[in-house]
Amino acid sequence: MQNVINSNVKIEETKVNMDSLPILNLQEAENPESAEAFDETFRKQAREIGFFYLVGHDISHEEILRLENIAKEFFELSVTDKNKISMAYSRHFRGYTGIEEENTQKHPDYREQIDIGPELPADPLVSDLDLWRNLQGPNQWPEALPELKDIVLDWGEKNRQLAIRVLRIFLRALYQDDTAVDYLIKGTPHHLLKLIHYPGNYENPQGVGAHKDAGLLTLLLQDKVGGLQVQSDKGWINAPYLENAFIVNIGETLELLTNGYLRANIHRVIAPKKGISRFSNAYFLSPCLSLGELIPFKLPANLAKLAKGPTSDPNNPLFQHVGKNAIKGRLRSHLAVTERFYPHILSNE
Ligand SMILES: O=C(O)CCC(=O)C(=O)O
Ligand SMILES: [Fe+2]
Repeated sequence: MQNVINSNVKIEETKVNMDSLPILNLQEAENPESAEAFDETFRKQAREIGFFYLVGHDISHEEILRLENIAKEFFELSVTDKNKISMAYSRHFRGYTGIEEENTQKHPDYREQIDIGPELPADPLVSDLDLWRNLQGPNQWPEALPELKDIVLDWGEKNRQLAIRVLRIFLRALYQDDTAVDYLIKGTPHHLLKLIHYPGNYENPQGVGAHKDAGLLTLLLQDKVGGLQVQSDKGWINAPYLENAFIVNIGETLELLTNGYLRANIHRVIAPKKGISRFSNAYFLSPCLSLGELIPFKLPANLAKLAKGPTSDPNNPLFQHVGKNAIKGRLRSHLAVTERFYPHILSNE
């Protein structure tokens, strides 16, 4: 779910700036009395940084703990148990990816993760011309931790509702009505939930390399360890833990739909020091795969003149086609799946 940016960034050489991310309060956003002022501030911050803390949501601390605890239990399973649901067995790009098995900036990420999407049967209409249909399909669940399935599917659904609520606000601030949101999400849902563990490491400080998220928007929940950094004009900003706050960031698809008015920003994670583990989970909201080619929104003239155009990596340009774009990122990041199920794609490159 990510696109690689600027393959030359070296973690130790970059400046770290101590400024912090702006805070979005959902209660303020949804209160008609404060909505206009909220939208005005949002428009500015969305173009400057595109990353926020999100507070005032209705996901309880207990629900967060339940998810975090089961995620930890999953990562504590034996390597053999985790590898039984290796993503390498799934043409749908679902399941477990071990440490250093995924690359960002052509460099291995020092993290392990499980990828989960909507629990749906494989799309029978798949063909060589529309391989992206394979992104729909069943998840892989660990036999050794049967409780994981219900907790994670419930968490995914709650995150989806919250992400759609946030999307409505973002688009309202751009003078779009609710039909703009409905256009993106009506139909079979498409999203990805990643439970992530960053084990401590000195030799490879790249938890995940610098990248932009590819979807509409991402909701992220992290523990207290820290390590997430966001790029700004002044250098890297640390995005430490804030109690009960999600982090929300704009993805490249939303940048494309708004002709760059909304900014999809570059971020990365520095792996913790040896002996410390960091846990996070990320929910990536994407448009329905069946949407076909994206039609950019019409912005009012005063906003349109501030839109800078999308800034995606020229070596890895975004497709207008939702499905083709979504599978392109997966084929690049998860080579074990590509080699096993899509070898002709490798030989065509
Ligand atoms: O773990 C984190 O804090 C961020 C993860 C991330 O950026 C990603 O998986 O796209
Ligand atoms: Fe990301």
